[in-house]
Amino acid sequence: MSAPSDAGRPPRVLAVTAVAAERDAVCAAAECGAPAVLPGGYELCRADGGPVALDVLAAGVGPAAAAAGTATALTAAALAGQPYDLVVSAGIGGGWAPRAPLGAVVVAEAIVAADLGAETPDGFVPVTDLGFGAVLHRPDPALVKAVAAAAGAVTGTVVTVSTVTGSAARAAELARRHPGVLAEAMEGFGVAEAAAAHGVPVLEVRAVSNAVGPRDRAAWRIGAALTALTGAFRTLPGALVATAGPAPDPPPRSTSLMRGDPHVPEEGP
Ligand SMILES: O=C(O)c1cccc(C(=O)CC[C@H]2O[C@@H](n3cnc4c(=O)[nH]cnc43)[C@H](O)[C@@H]2O)c1
Repeated sequence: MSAPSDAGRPPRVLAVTAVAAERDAVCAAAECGAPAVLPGGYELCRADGGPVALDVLAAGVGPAAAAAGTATALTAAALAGQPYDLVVSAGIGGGWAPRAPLGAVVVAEAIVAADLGAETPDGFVPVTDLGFGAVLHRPDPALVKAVAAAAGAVTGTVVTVSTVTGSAARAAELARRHPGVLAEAMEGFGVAEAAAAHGVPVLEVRAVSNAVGPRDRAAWRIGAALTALTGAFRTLPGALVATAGPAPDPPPRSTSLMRGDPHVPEEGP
């Protein structure tokens, strides 16, 4: 994340969660005031008293709801002349043990749409191999490193799925297709697509509530994961302020490496 172009003001950060419990866990790290209501009825919790001005939105479960909510908040901010400097997809997620055990915090090096494509007799084909769309966003590595170091988090690929993995076979298949995958959730890619459309940098921060694999809801440790999420967001402002550099020229909208570029390398360490 570069320094805001109107120097002197705190960076504006939008955190997007799926559900209210995740939003409240993020807000617990800051001092959120009364929510603002955006077009569409989205409620935006605001904490603008610290070194970072943090807005938090619970946009709903899944990549489509996440993209719709994120795009609404980004558009409203731009129209108000107060654009965001960073968007963070935040929440709980499934983790691949042993690298991402219960309670661990994961910061995404790669945000990958793992089930956006076509099933063929030869297996799954990503939508980019069909000649359109995007399946990968890579957050700024320096920012990932700084935020992860501050939070005591591990870094690696986080996949976005529309169907929660519920079997060992599916978990193994995703790990085969995405070497180095650490976590699975349902919103990161939708948030990243909206952020990219607005030319705003993106991060994904997940606290592990359950192991990816055979469905066992009783084994989910949601409370511990939400506490870990709060802890990660307590350290976020310091990491962001330390990494903010001079504002670059705004990127042209059409130069995203991700959009339909067949030469985008596979994600992975
Ligand atoms: O029941 C509750 O109290 C509760 C509190 C906070 C969050 C939840 C959710 O169910 C959040 C759903 C959200 O979590 C992500 N998630 C978590 N584990 C996985 C997974 O193994 N695979 C995919 N997604 C996962 C996901 O992003 C959902 O939107 C409940």
